[in-house]
Amino acid sequence: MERLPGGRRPRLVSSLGLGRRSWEVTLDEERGRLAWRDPRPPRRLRENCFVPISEIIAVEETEFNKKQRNIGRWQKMAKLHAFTVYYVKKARNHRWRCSDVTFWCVEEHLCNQWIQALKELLEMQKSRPKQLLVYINPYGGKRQGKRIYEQKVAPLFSLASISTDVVITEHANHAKDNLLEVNIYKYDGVVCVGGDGMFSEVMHGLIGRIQKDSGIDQNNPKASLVQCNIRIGIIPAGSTDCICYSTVGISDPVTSALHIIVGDCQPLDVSSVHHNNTFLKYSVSLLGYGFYGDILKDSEKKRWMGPMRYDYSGFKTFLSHHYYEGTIAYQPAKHTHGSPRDKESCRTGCHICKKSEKQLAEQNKEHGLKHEGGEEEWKVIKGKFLAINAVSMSCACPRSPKGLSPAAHLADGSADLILVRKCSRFDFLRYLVRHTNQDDQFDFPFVDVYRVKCFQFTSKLSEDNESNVMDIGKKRFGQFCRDHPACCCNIVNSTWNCDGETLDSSAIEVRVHCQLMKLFARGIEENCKDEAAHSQSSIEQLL
Ligand SMILES: Nc1ncnc2c1ncn2[C@@H]1O[C@H](COP(=O)(O)OP(=O)(O)OP(=O)(O)O)[C@@H](O)[C@H]1O
Ligand SMILES: CCCCCCCCCCCCC/C=C/[C@@H](O)[C@H](CO)NC(=O)CCCCC
Ligand SMILES: [Ca+2]
Repeated sequence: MERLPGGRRPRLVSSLGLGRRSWEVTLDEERGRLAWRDPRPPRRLRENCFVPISEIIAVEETEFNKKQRNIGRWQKMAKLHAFTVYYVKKARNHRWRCSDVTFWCVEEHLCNQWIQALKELLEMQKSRPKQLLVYINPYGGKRQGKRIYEQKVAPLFSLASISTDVVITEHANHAKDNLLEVNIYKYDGVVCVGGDGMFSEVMHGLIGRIQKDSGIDQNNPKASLVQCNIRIGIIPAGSTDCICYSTVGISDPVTSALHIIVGDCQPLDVSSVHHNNTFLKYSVSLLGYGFYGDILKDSEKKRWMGPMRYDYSGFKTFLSHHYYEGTIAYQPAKHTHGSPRDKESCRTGCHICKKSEKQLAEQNKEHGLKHEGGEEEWKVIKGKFLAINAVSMSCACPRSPKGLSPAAHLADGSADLILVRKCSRFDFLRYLVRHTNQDDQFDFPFVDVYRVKCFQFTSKLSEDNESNVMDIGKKRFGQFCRDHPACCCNIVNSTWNCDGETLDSSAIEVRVHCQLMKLFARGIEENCKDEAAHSQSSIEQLL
């Protein structure tokens, strides 16, 4: 067997046909890649083409005549044997596609040897799912969930030999309730086809189930929740698809399906929301009071408009320019070194998230399941706010490609608390516009941002109600500021937008649970076009 530079041994090196020519093909186990090069290439194409084994989707024996181009004299001399390698090809803007390359040779046993070696290596990729439970919301976004799954995703799962149990939901909470009953432990992951709301359902079902099975009371706001190791895959088919976009870099069903197939794993922070020792919801993206809560409340009545409802309600809410009085108390996230004003964003293999992962492992070792650090200092802020947003991740989405907090981390155990104080409509518009361009949206005197591990909010209205329950006048909802009838000060409460669902209470207590769950994703990759895909495409042009 031939040796590679440095004396390393490849698993297989053969001269195989690719197109009309003979190529040197190497299965380099040590570097974890399949590489092929033309032994006598033209000068401009000296580089190797390669595919990491971790990004090979499948290997199949190929019926040669059906697939191949005319390969000249070889075809006449002998029966040829061939195999096709399907692999991930990285295109621009984090988009992944399934590409393939077919190698051929005259000896049947050599062809079989290659197929077997590649299949063995794929078998060794232990993080890949074999059995998935899939929930499809047929009514999410533009109502394309079922079609997207059947046409774009199911064929890829079948190519990768993944077996699936598919449930098409018949009503809201179908997936969530189902997850509390089925044998979830026989699956390697749960896939949701839909938007953020559908993801939220599946997440609530899974986290709720794990807590139930572990005897943890979700109503206890201080409980240490048990991590959920069954990964969730998101096939985006919703209206905002913020969670998919923020964890993959694009909302594209094929890209997400490929991340599931290769068995990616991205831990995710989850915030628990309580009111008076009662569990309300979990959140992974946006918890928004004021602007985003009002948009959501208005847009729910316009579901028939599809994704456009958010533009309509967004414009209406912007014009109404309501602000709300309340008190926020928070504990700063001292365990993490990052800041919401950092220039660097959370990317694949993020060192800040890795550090939090280590801290979490140490904490679990030292304290078992007991929660720690309850009695740290609280900071209190009172004021009038147009928006109070707490985000556990950047909340990047097609509407806002860098998100509500561009430097927020997916898995650092913290959330960014953004307070937008009362300001003019013009200033608020300037703030919003900065969500769509490269300018810093926190660089305004009326915007404050803090990295926190927990916070509480009470609206002025509920404070007043609590302090003087006899004052019936103050209890009346829908009432505007009596001191300034023409101003936009609204003494009615806003609503909390929790990942696209409304909450019933305005007074809430929120705590971030570091890396409580995992996704089939790898975070957003640094924006360089993949070397392998690049060389492959230039070779395809030449063939
Ligand atoms: N069969 C169904 N009929 C009605 N509602 C459903 C059904 N299945 C799921 N749902 C509910 O529909 C809600 C919205 O779905 P989804 O999140 O998929 O789309 P969206 O709201 O358009 O997108 P986004 O959440 O990204 O803004 C979810 O909260 C889910 O509970
Ligand atoms: C003049 C141009 C100004 C444009 C400003 C655009 C700012 C867009 C920021 C979008 C942030 C989305 C945060 C994610 C929220 C999701 O959990 C939630 C459920 O899907 N979606 C919405 O609440 C839907 C929220 C829709 C907001 C429009
Ligand atoms: Ca976070």
